[in-house]
Amino acid sequence: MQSIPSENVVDLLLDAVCVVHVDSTIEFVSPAFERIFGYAPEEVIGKRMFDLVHPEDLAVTQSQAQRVMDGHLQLQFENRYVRKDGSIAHVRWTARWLPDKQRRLAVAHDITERKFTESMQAVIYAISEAAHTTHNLQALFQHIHQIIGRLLPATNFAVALYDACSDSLSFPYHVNEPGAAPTPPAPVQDALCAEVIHSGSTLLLTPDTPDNADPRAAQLRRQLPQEHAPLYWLGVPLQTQKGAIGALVLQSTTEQARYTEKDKELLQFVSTQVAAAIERKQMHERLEHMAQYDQLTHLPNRQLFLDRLKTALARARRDQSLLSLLFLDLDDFKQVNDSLGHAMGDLLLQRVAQRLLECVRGSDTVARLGGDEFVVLLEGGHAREHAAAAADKILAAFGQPFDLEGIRLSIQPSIGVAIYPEHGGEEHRLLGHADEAMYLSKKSGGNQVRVASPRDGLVP
Ligand SMILES: Nc1nc2c(ncn2[C@@H]2O[C@H](COP(=O)(O)OP(=O)(O)OP(=O)(O)O)[C@@H](O)[C@H]2O)c(=O)[nH]1
Repeated sequence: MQSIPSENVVDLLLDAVCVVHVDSTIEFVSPAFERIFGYAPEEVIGKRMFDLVHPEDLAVTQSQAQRVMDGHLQLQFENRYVRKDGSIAHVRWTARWLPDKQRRLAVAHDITERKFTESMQAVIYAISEAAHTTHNLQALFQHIHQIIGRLLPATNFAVALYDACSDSLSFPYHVNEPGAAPTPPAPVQDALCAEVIHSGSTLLLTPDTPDNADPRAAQLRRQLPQEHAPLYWLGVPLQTQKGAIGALVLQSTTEQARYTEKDKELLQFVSTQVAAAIERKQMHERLEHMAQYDQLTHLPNRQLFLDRLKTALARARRDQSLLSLLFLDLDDFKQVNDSLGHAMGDLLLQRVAQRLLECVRGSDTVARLGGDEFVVLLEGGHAREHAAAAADKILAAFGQPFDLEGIRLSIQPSIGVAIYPEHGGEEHRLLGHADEAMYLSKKSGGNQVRVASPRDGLVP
């Protein structure tokens, strides 16, 4: 068989063959070098190979080159290079020393794609893990910001969420680089986000986006002061099965942090996982809320109230302070349902909740135990006087009729009061005494307050 000239074989290889002098000068590279490093062979012959190495990998590369020159066969070494276009190439090297020629013979295998896939898998995994480990949506947004910051410049980063029920947009997470030039004014930002969410397509605006190519670019530029004209704005929709639930927004006013088509693709890829994580966390928060709050009035429910009462009792015990409990039941509420219908009854319960909240301080707890039963927890102070004042205020407030969509309706409460430590030191016992006192109020004609009798109490 006729022998084939070796250069023909070398020319066909996807891997690049390199011959490097002991001082790192490149003496020969095969044609594949250009595909991997971006430089044609004639552009690098005579240059130093080390000058192409990513600065962070230079020291380790130099020590590996020394090992090869010490006679070790190198089969596994991986490092990074800065391509001619500024992008990063990941390379795995096989190299040996040619002692008689005093040259390093090395073969470069391009592993950039593999590295990219690995880093994307790590990002996807990190996002999905964050969805499980973070305690709330805010913490999840922070994690997502950090993770995306490892892929792209993300010093100006925002999460926009769209609420389809109210057709409204909010920015629950928004971080701006300290001292950064102002980002687009709120109306422009809103309009751009709304565009991304409603169209379901990514929008990348750069200083090179011609105004006539995208009217949104023109709009953005018109609204910005001249010195901030070279603005990069990248918005990616957060797509779920039920449509776009929001958008991720990155922006930059500097050329150092500019966004390209590749960044756009990267963010698009990650955004599906981000959307799933946010959706999962939203669902979790909704379920948690449903388990703790009354769906009609949005007040804490019995379970959450008992938890709060338990904590408040522990605090009162520790601080040797007092607390009081008001148990409130509406008088003849059933008649409202019977005469005006259940929906009006619901509306009245909502208005009652609102009025109770208006009667107490922000630090007090108002809860709905169920039906037409409410409780108010007042902490500290002179419990007896405090409770009496709050109860009087509530009775006075209920002296005004409620407006139910044009129908004016009067309803009064019966109120029972129990005080810690006078009437018990345990939550169910205290609640029981307040309930009994309320029952006595009701039996005496309603629309009044009764404090539990001192003999009901136990030494806490
Ligand atoms: N509209 C509405 N009604 C409810 C809800 N939960 C319970 N109810 C009704 O509230 C009423 C409460 O009954 P009671 O407290 O025993 O009756 P009342 O008419 O207030 O009588 P007194 O408490 O003796 O003054 C019942 O008719 C329940 O059906 C609710 O979520 N919405």
